[in-house]
Amino acid sequence: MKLGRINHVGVATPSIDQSIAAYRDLMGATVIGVPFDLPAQGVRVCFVDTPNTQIELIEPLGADSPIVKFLEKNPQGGQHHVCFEVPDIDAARAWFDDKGARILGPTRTGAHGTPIFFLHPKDMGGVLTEIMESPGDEH
Ligand SMILES: CC[C@@H](C(=O)O)C(=O)SCCNC(=O)CCNC(=O)[C@H](O)C(C)(C)COP(=O)(O)OP(=O)(O)OC[C@H]1O[C@@H](n2cnc3c(N)ncnc32)[C@H](O)[C@@H]1OP(=O)(O)O
Ligand SMILES: [Co+2]
Repeated sequence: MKLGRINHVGVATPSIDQSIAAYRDLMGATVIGVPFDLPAQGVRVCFVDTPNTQIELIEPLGADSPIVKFLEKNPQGGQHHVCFEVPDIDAARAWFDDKGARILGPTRTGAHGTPIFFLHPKDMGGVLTEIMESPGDEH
């Protein structure tokens, strides 16, 4: 498997609007997307661009959201996951499977429109890790 660049850092928040204000007014971010709902993933999302990566703000969408428990433990929100790009999602999945890493659920379509899956934080030193096929044809 070829590990690629960090695509984004996922940050869970109880209020995407408040987080947008903080990234804009405190951090000086100038390129901030428009929030949108991703019902299939149970989150509302907004991307904040930085020169070398993105912050992915995620707010729970519904009681079944996968970030509800995280926010119960971290009511202010916090760093939730790190996402690495790979050239070929199926090859990456086979690689992690072969290594015995716990893959959380099926491969699905992520916020960038490419396939993603997650690795259990307990198999990655406590970091919930998202693996995402690179946008564009980089196979
Ligand atoms: C925007 C769409 C998409 C994209 O395109 O980028 C996304 O990023 S969606 C992001 C949200 N989706 C997900 O997180 C899906 C994968 N997550 C899961 O399957 C679960 O959330 C989980 C990671 C298995 C956690 O399960 P959960 O039921 O929520 O909590 P538990 O209390 O059972 O957690 C077990 C264990 O793991 C620790 N934990 C939980 N979340 C994290 C985290 N984000 N980072 C590090 N550690 C985490 C939790 O503390 C528990 O540990 P112990 O207390 O020691 O047992
Ligand atoms: Co993500």
